[in-house]
Amino acid sequence: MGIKVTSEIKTLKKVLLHKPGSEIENLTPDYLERLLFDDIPFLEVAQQEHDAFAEILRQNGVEVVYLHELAAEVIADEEIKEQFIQQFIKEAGITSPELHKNVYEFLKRFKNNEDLIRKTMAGINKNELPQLGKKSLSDLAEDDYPFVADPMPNLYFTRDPFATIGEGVSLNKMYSVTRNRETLYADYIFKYHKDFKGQVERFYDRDFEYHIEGGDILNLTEKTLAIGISQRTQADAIEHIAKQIFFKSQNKDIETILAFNIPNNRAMMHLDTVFTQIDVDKFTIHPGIQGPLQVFEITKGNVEGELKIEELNAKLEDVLAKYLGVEKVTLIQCGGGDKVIADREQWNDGSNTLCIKPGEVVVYSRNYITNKLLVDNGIKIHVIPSSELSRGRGGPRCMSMPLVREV
Ligand SMILES: NC(=O)NCCC[C@H](N)C(=O)O
Repeated sequence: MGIKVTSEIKTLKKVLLHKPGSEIENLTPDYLERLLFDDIPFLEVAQQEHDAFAEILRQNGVEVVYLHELAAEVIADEEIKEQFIQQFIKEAGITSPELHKNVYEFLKRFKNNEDLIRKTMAGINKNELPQLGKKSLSDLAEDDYPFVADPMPNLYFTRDPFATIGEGVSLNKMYSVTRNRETLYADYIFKYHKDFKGQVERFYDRDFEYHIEGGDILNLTEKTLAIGISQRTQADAIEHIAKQIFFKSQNKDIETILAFNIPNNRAMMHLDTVFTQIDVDKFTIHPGIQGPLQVFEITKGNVEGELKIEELNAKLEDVLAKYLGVEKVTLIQCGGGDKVIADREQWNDGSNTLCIKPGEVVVYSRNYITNKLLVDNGIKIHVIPSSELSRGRGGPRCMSMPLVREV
């Protein structure tokens, strides 16, 4: 019970996934950019691809749990369900009392809790509700926006709303309005689910000020955490987590947090978009970050409550080798360093692998040049189909949140 992850590569035992559902079919060209998609995946095929991903994990001894199932188990308790529905309506931005009543009654009509959770994820179209008795100004003012509650199409990237750190989590404040409501499910699961309740410390919480996302958080070792300063994660959030871990937490293992300052753009939105660990001494990397990368070492300061922050003027591979306790680290460049191939395969998450044991990773089929390089470097690859899932701009690491790895 509970969770435990102190490494990026040790044998994966239990993982949280979300199979994409109707929320994907609520993507339309007008709202793609705001919903952080570049295209509309074909749901049926995306689901087949996702099933193939889950199956490979199961065949390799990983227990797969699904977000909507855990959330549905939580709301089996009527009081929690009531609280969840009210909070969902509030966070969907529904302010008119008439609309609130309509949505509440609509959601209460679901008899099956998994269907109810799925509906909150999919979004609610205006035409699903009975004719509104329009009373308030916001009801009366017509607009052609189709949703009363927005879809959450990015939910299948379970890596981002929270991150497992040791036996605790960072429950994240997301960068974008569109992803912020995703963290509601993890909030309820960690608060109320029998497998986690009272056992999972929070190093960060969803109502905090600065944004941070799980794709930026890497458990390098039991003692060292790496966090990206990126489009999605603010340096202030990292300082907050560092203070929490060093001075307030029950976690006495983590001694150093390395902060990697990566470029702020969509192609490199998270640290794991450009950089993942695949073996005890090997990483995939997007050549675009290697040169300019600034690395900071954060440790406990001499005064209680203060941090010591130092910029490390060393090469990335040397910093990693030092903290991993290995002689040398090999960085395998996405696309083999060729600019066109690197940029293309990077765009489709060629560096975003999920390590299931040292030297064994899950990768997307479409990044065949990077995949071959991995094999040439002695890595065992499990290849999953990737035509549709990749349209959301995330790969196997983004689509998974490890809950337990071997220690
Ligand atoms: N860790 C990751 O890189 N996650 C991928 C998130 C993709 C999603 N469309 C987003 O823009 O947030």
